[in-house]
Amino acid sequence: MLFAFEHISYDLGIDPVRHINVSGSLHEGEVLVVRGPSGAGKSTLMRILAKLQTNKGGRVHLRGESWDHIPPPYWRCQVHYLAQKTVLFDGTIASNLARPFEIRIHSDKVFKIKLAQDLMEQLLLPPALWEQDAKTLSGGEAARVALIRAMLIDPAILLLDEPTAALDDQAREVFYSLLKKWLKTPGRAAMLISHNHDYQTLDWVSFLDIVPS
Ligand SMILES: Nc1ncnc2c1ncn2[C@@H]1O[C@H](COP(=O)(O)OP(=O)(O)OP(=O)(O)O)[C@@H](O)[C@H]1O
Repeated sequence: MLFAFEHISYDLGIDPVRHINVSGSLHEGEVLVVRGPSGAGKSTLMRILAKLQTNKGGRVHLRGESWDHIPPPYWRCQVHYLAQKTVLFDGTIASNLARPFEIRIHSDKVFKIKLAQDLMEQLLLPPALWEQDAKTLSGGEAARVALIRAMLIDPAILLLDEPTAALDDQAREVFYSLLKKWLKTPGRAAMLISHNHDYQTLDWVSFLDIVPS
């Protein structure tokens, strides 16, 4: 088992409070689709699993190692949350993609320009975007740049929160084909939230339904 979470518990809302207690696991190459109605707590679960938000209880293991022993910034290098709302920094696309490698926790990694440009091509982003200001990107372009930035960091687990919401049909198709390819490298898996149910082309999908108690 690559990634496992047991009895992750958290509360949603104020009155009434909804309690969530959820468990799941991921093998290498698997995509766990998190389902539930709007407001069910799907994004909250992903943010908890990425150590971006606290929870009331539960255990998480990556390759058998408990998250208790790993400081959040290091954990997030391995378990990376790609937010529903794309966040890019001021500056060009190139500088956005290079930025994570300027911080200390990624000092053991190298920014691979050729790989970044290959990924842009695979996601149908024109080479001219490289020097374009991130502020000027469309929603769909920005979402694809954020995915490339996440892939360059090379996490074990990608937590994808509605990654195709801003993409047209063709961009969705290339997104899933890139994700499929990414999952073929050993030691990788993903969780996915998608209201479009557009993940049929993936090889190995299982489901996790969030049900409040
Ligand atoms: N920071 C916050 N403060 C207060 N309430 C919050 C906060 N974050 C989330 N919530 C609430 O928690 C609930 C779950 O939110 P969450 O974003 O996890 O749902 P979701 O299942 O991902 O929904 P959607 O499918 O609409 O994106 C919602 O009712 C939301 O309003």
